Amino acid sequence: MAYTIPAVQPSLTRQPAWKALHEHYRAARHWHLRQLFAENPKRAEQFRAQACGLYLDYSKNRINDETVRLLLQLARDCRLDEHIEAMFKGRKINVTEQRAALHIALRAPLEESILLDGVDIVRQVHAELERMSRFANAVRRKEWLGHTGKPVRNIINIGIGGSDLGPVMAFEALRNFSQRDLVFRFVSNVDGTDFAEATRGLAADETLFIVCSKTFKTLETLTNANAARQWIMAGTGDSGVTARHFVAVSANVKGAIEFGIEGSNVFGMPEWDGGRYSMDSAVGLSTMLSIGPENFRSMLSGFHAMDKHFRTTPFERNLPVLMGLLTIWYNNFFNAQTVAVLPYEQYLKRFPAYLQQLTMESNGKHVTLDGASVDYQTGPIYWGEPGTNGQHSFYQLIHQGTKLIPCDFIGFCQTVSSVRQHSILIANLFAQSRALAFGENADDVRAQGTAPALVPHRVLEGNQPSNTLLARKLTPSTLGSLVALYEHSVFTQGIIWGVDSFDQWGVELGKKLAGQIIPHLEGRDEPPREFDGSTRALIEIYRRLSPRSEPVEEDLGQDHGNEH
Ligand SMILES: O=P(O)(O)OC[C@H]1O[C@](O)(CO)[C@@H](O)[C@@H]1O
Repeated sequence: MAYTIPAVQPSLTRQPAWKALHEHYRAARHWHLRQLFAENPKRAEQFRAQACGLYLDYSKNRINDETVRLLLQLARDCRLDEHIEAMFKGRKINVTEQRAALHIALRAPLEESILLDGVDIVRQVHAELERMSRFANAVRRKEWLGHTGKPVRNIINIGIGGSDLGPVMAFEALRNFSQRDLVFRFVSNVDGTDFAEATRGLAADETLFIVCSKTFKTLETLTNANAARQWIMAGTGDSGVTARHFVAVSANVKGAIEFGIEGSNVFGMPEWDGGRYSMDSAVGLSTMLSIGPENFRSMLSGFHAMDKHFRTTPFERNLPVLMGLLTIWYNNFFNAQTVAVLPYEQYLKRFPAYLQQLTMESNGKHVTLDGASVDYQTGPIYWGEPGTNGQHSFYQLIHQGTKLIPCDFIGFCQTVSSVRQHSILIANLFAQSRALAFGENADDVRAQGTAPALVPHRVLEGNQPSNTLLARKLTPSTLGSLVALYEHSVFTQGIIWGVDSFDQWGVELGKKLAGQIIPHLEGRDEPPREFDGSTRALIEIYRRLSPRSEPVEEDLGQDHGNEH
């Protein structure tokens, strides 16, 4: 059944709540967090919410009751509730590809049923989870043997985008739950050095590749999978060994089999799940191999708990809705261009990179669902680094630069590490959100005996907004809830902007053009006239300096250094 978009009339910027927010912003832009806290001692209790073991403190935002009221009104006017139901019911909300976006089914418990075209997909999901578990247990118990009879010890996931970032992020985040006698590596870039470094020092007959690609057509992944096949064959001296050393994760089972992977070694990925929403599908096979089926299921239960919260909790207490609306507030009214994600947890070091695809591939859109150009800003730039590392790098710009940068701080009350210095880490988190909010004015600086000429340099204006997310401990279940929180925050934002958060047409042109250029880098024909002058010149220089060509005298004058 074709999906009818719940009509939002009039368009976004002409809606009463939007206009009221504009009006409200004219006053709000002059507020200072110092003043907001001074005026309302109950602020911290008022602007907080809690769900699925995550505590959200959003009191250090440039908001008051009225801001929240208007933002919630905007969400209602945009019929967010109907859109949420449409997603959960499997309606084809990815309108440009006529697909459902049913990642929530990947973590639904077996007793629930979600029908898609008359088929209960929850059963299918659990059947695939069972297959994954059997395979993961065999590898983890050393029962899965390579072709020389040795157990597999090294697991290399080959994939890119959603087929890489989720697996890497989850592996890093849950390292402490990892089976330590297995080695995990990840290859994504088509740059051959990525493959070379991932395989360095590993024995081919103890290595298993997971070729992870929803489409099984992605150039980078297929190129690396071919390199893997050659590497395995060269390392084992046998051409018939792929069966023991390759498995695939794909929605294109035929493509994986044609590549040479046995059908029984292909784990299915549903068409209705987008790459950036897939770390909890078979794409998470490397995660399951690392942390084991039980922990993987616990991660799924964390996702599911947040799904339920998102679907059933009134918007005023709904974490993803609140976080999504706050992003709209800064992005569209304060004209903030970015959001910094700052995990005070080393194991979350790849979380900002993971979020970049989730948020920016989803909401980096310039037209609404019906194809009309937007007349407002859509998805902000997400970026970040873990904890105190960022403090000694880019925080200076957030403290004293000229840009408004809303921050999401993420911290845990208990460490998973055996090294006991956690309170120092968390004190830094609390200190930073405090310094960013309240700063230090000229009087404070002078009172510290600062020389007058230095006073302006030492003033921190403060008023940089932030959310703080606190949880007890980084466990598989907490990770699931945290990821689902951001997924649904992205959804909320996409609904307000009226964009399709589940397609990604923008990445196609680059792929097509790369396909046109490759033969010209490898061949000797003149680059075609249709190519622009800059590209033609770059191709010529590349050919001149690449190892395929004759040595040339002048070579851009670089120092070759010592290569090992
Ligand atoms: O899993 P696949 O099909 O190889 O695609 C990888 C990635 O490529 C993209 O389609 C973007 O090109 C992402 O959305 C996706 O996660």
